[in-house]
Amino acid sequence: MNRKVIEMKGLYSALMCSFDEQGQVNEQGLREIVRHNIDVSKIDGLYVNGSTGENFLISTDQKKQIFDIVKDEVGSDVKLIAQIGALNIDEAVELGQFATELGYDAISAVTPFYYKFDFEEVTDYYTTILENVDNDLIIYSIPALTGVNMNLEQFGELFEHEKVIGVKFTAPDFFLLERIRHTFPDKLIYSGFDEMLLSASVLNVDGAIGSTFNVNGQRAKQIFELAQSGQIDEAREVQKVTNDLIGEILDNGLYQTIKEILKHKDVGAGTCRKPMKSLTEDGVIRAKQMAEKYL
Ligand SMILES: CC(=O)N[C@@H]([C@@H](O)[C@H](O)[C@H](O)CO)[C@@H](O)CC(=O)C(=O)O
Repeated sequence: MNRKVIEMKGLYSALMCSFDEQGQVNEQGLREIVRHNIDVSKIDGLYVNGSTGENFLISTDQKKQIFDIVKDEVGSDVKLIAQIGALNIDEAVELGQFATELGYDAISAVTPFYYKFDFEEVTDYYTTILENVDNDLIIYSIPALTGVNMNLEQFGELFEHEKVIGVKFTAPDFFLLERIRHTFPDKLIYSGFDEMLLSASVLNVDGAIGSTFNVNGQRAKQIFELAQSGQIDEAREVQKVTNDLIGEILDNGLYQTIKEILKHKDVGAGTCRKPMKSLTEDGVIRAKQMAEKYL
């Protein structure tokens, strides 16, 4: 097995970013979120500029600024994956080169979305990135948000490229997940839905990437490790508490509530970028209650 694949296993927070009221990156706040993830959530790595980082709402310069600040804060404390996928292929390549020069351990790219691209076009997108960026790549598959559903054979075609080392699999399709695991034992598979972490861990994924790990990383790690050592009853208990928390977070507003919980922990998580709305006063109170009850 590729050395990189072995080194990159583990739990990654899909990193939140702190923005001020004007929508600018709040550098101090971002550094605090990074430190909280490493020092308190105890995660193994960070997935930077993914959905949770509000990547699709910010400019190319802001994406670079975030890659820069995060690498500077992390050094080599944990692994770093740079999500560089974009509808503008030139931007994807530019960001991939930028993050690679900064020393990111791997890049990841969401499947191209909005226009209904066929698989030939999806393949061409990844090939262009791979030909122009000197780094390993993790496919980011999230069909519910992109509309791109790939089957086992199509994953296999993408995996044929040596630099495609794995996939971030964010779908509730456990049949396909099991088939991918079984067929490609040497590729990295990260589970993407935090509420399904135990089920994915039982299928022997190599790790997970999640938004709620920014605040609930220790429990996520417990679930993953308990499942790996076959302690399923114990893991189920931790997943139950985790899902109580995730259910409340989803009801209240996903990213806004995670930020509010972080703020309750004295982390300068800031606000979300427009058009995401802010929490109501009631929502803020509920987030505080979650922090006190669960964390
Ligand atoms: C759409 C989304 O936010 N998905 C999350 C999950 O962690 C998700 O928030 C969580 O399971 C709650 O449903 C991750 O898969 C996303 C992620 O890793 C990313 O930020 O790119």
